[in-house]
Amino acid sequence: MELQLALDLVDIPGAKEIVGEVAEYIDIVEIGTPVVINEGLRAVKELKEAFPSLRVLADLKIMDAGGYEVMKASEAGASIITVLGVSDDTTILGAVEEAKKQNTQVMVDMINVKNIEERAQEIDRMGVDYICVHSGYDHQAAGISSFEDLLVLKRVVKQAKTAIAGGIKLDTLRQVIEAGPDLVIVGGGITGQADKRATASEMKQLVSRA
Ligand SMILES: O=C([C@H](O)CO)[C@H](O)[C@H](O)COP(=O)(O)O
Repeated sequence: MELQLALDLVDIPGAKEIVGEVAEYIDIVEIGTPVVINEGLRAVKELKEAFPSLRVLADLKIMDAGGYEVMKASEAGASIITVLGVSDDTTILGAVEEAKKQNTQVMVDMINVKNIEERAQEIDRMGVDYICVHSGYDHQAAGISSFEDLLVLKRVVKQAKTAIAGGIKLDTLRQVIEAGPDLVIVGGGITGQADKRATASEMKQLVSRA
């Protein structure tokens, strides 16, 4: 099991500062959607240059033009690019095709997918690398968690790796780990802590044992 740090509410210098503190405890650094909106794919490029041994995920949440957007993020240095599970099959298939050419990977974000079981099976057959259940900020504010959706993914997904994101903190991490995702994505659960390094270290120990 691996740990991904999601950076959402920072600029590029702020992102570098946080990754500098926790780099040894994370496997993947995510350039979150708000960062891409504010800073563009330059944020992906600069983080990859600053931390070449880390995989960088570009959280583009692609909804259309999958091939083109995967190409641009891959050229910027992303190893993994997100596409939305609610998008058209052609968008996901285009993203997968381009990622193969670029030697990068596609993560499908199931945020707001209503029929998780059926859609996860369809997407799993499209050759994506990761399928991620996600309780986004708006769902978190409404008290909605994606834990039950993870159990569904674990039951029906046969090819792709499984991931979970959204509001995971140290006190909920053990329950998440027990469900057995391949990847755990944590943003505020690390970036919002006074001691980010200690929190990331403790989280890394827990996911590494699983
Ligand atoms: O993808 C995310 C969200 O939609 C904002 O872009 C976050 O990176 C994801 O939810 C993880 O962050 P936390 O919820 O703070 O753990």
